[in-house]
Amino acid sequence: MSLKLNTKYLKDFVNEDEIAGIKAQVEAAAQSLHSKNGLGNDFLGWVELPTAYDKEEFARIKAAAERIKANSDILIVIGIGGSYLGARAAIELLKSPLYNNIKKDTPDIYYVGNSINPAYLNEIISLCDGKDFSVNVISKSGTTTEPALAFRIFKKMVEDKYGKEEAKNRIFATTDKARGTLKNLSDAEGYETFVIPDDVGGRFSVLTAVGLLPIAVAGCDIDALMKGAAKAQADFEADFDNNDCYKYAALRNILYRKGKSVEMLVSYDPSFVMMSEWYKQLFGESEGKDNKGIFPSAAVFSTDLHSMGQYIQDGARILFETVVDIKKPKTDLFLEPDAENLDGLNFLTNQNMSVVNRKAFEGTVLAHTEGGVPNIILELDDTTEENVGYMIYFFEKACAISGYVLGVNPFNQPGVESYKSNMFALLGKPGYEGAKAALEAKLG
Ligand SMILES: O=P(O)(O)OC[C@H]1O[C@](O)(CO)[C@@H](O)[C@@H]1O
Repeated sequence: MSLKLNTKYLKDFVNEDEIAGIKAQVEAAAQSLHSKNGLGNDFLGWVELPTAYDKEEFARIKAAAERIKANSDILIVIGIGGSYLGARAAIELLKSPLYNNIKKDTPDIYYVGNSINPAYLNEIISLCDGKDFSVNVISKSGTTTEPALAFRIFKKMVEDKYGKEEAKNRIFATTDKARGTLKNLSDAEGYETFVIPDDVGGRFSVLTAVGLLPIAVAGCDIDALMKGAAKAQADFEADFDNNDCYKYAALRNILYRKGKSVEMLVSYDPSFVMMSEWYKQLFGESEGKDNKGIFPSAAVFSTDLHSMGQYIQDGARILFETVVDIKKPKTDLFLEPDAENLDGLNFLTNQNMSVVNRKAFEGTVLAHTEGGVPNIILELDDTTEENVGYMIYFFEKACAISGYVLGVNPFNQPGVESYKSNMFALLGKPGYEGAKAALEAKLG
């Protein structure tokens, strides 16, 4: 089980002196993180989570997942940002991006409360017609508008179909242990609740009940996921020279200081798309502040080479790529030769399709680096639960260290409030009356 940093393709972009130069800053960041005296130090619960999680709650999560699997065709996961991306990312990477369509003995899973689009919600509502379903509503604050609105609708659907009493067996709330509207409502209604610890922020919460309950419902082995994360927790305490996580954080900052302000997380596997969405929130919300921060973006190759490839190869030189090189696909496909060879593709045959995908990777990394795009490679053996847990922890810790080296508080998100207060004022939420007229005047 491992994730290894390969710096072979960085030679033309980063030299040894630069790494030696930033090393002390990374070590200071790690020291702050571990001695809990840095910015945002009341949000460090995720650091020891893989070994210090609540075992009693973990058992309840597994038991709840079994009940949902037994009595539901569909699980509705209600949450936004860190309250749904991690679960969806893990499920799609561990199972399939087509999870709902593949043959399986676990419930379909639909994600709502991650937008305010009525058509999307209507479609999910109609997919529940005639099906047995349960709901997992997830919100740390318990007050976020998008999931709260969706929950109002699905709570009523469960109650209308099953009655108030049975609703207690079908609605699961993951939220703060004591505070917030969702916690109060859940206690009043008698729902089973799971806790997002005070010191774990949303984007660092995938290894709490936030991610674990939906992941377990999808039939993934959450013990193995935590085992992988625990191994990463131990491995990435090593000193800088033996720590790929710290080196990755260092390299990102070196490249950023040289004008590479956009990181593109690349994979060659469509099941990685939602993991990239999770990565975008993790790094974007952690580092993008005080007018600073690497802009996190993502692509799946070779797919996006046919849309974004031109820009990457030849556009503004602001990019670096971080390629998650998954060595072993879940399954392979042997390409048979064809006697007539009318399509001229016999040169690709007599081998597994993964070999063709690897040549695409090799050709691309050479082309892009020659085009002036630094490539960091993260080698992951496969997408088993252990390796995915390991990778999740790798990115979480790299993000925290990278943010400290950048000189920001990686654990707050003050900038997210601006759109919310404008929206609330425009909608006439009590308490926001003052701003409404001024905003409407600006809109014209
Ligand atoms: O779990 P909550 O409190 O509903 O928040 C959901 C998401 O919204 C944010 O708070 C931003 O508004 C994210 O940080 C968070 O992951």
